Amino acid sequence: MAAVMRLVNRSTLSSAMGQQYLAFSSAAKVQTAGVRASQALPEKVKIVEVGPRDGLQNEKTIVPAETKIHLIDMLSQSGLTVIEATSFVSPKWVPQMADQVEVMKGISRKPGVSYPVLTPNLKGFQAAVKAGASEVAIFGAASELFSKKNINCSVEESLQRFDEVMKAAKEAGVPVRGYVSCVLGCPYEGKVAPEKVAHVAKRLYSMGCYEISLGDTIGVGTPGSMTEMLEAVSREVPVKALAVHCHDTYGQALANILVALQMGISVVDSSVAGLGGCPYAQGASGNVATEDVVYMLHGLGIQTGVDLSKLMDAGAFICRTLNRKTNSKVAQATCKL
Ligand SMILES: CC(C)(COP(=O)([O-])OP(=O)([O-])OC[C@H]1O[C@@H](n2cnc3c(N)ncnc32)[C@H](O)[C@@H]1OP(=O)([O-])[O-])[C@@H](O)C(=O)NCCC(=O)NCCSC(=O)C[C@@](C)(O)CC(=O)[O-]
Repeated sequence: MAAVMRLVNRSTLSSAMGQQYLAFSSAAKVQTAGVRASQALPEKVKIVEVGPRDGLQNEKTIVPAETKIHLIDMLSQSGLTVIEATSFVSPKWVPQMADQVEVMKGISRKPGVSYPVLTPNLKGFQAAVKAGASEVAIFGAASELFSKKNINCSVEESLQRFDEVMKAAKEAGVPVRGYVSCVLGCPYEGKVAPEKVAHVAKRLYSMGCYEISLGDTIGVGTPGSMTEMLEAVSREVPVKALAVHCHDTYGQALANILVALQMGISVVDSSVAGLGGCPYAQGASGNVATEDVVYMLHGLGIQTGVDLSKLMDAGAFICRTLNRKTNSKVAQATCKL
C-alpha cells in the first residue's frame, strides 16, 4: 500500500510539474526574446519529424501499418509540418519498411504538411511517386564503409545513383532532400574528416537537393566537433540550406543542436519519444526526442508551431503500443509516458 501511495504521489507530483512547465513555457517566450537576439538564434525552427521512418525502421518486431498511420496522423495533428513517413528501400534490407505503400495510402494528409520518404535509387523513387509521395530524400554518407553497409555501394557510386533520382525528380517536379550520414563519426571508420562531409554535402546540394541534413548517425559528436564540421560544410553550402540530425547516444544531441542554431541553422530533425537507431549502425540509439527539442526551443522563445501536449500524446501512444519507455526526458518529467 505504501508503495502504491508512493507511486500515486510521484505521479501527482510529476503531473503538477507538467502543469508548472506549461505555464513556464509561455512566459519564457517574453523573457527569452533578448537572449535569443543576443545569441543570434533563429525566431522560428522547422522540425523534421523522422520518428515514423528513422524511429521505427530498427524495430525488430514488425509494427502494423495501421499503427504507423495512426502515429503519423497524431503527429500531423500536433502542428508538425514535415513528417518523414516511410522509406522505399529493399524489404530484404529493411523489412520494417515493407509496408510503405499501405502507409502512404492510409495517412490522412493534412494541408500544409509534407510527408517525405527515403528513396535510395530510381526504383525507390518511381515506387514512391506511384504511391503518392510528393517529396523524397536521398541518403548518402561521408564514410565509405558506412555507405557500403547501408546502401551497398561506394560514396561515389551512390552519388551517381542519386543523380538519376534527381533527374527524374526534376522532371516530375518533386522536391528532394539530401542526407549525409556519419558526419561526426562512423561505426566502422571512426573519426570522419569535416572536409569529407563538406564534399558530399556540396555534391548533393549542387545536384539540386533543396536541403542537406547532416546526420550524427551514432551520436558521438560534441559541441566542439559539431562546430568544426559545420564551419567546413557552411563554406560549401549556404547555412540556410542545412539541417542537423542528431542521435543522442552520448547525450550530446541538445547541446549540438544549440550550437547549430547559434551558427544560423533553423531546421532540426528529431524523433518522437526519441525512437530509433540505424539498422546499419549497431549500438546507435534513437534520434533526439522531438518533445525535448520543442521544449528547449520554446524555452528559448523560438517558434515551432508544435503543440507540445499533443506531441506528447503521440509519443505516449507509440510507447504504449510498442510497450517501451519513452526516451524523452520531458515526457518522463511530465508523466506523459
Ligand atoms: C539501396 C539498396 C536497395 C541496394 O541494394 P542492392 O542489393 O545493392 O540492390 P540491387 O540494385 O542489386 O537489387 C537487389 C534487389 O533489391 C531490389 N531493390 C533495389 N532497389 C530497391 C528499392 N528501392 N526498393 C525495393 N527493392 C529494391 C531489386 O529489385 C533486387 O530485387 P531481387 O531481384 O533480388 O528480388 C539496399 O541497400 C537498401 O535498400 N538499403 C536500405 C538501407 C536503409 O534503408 N538504411 C536505413 C536508412 S539510412 C539512415 O537511417 C540514416 C539517416 C538517413 O537517418 C541519417 C542518419 O542518421 O545518419
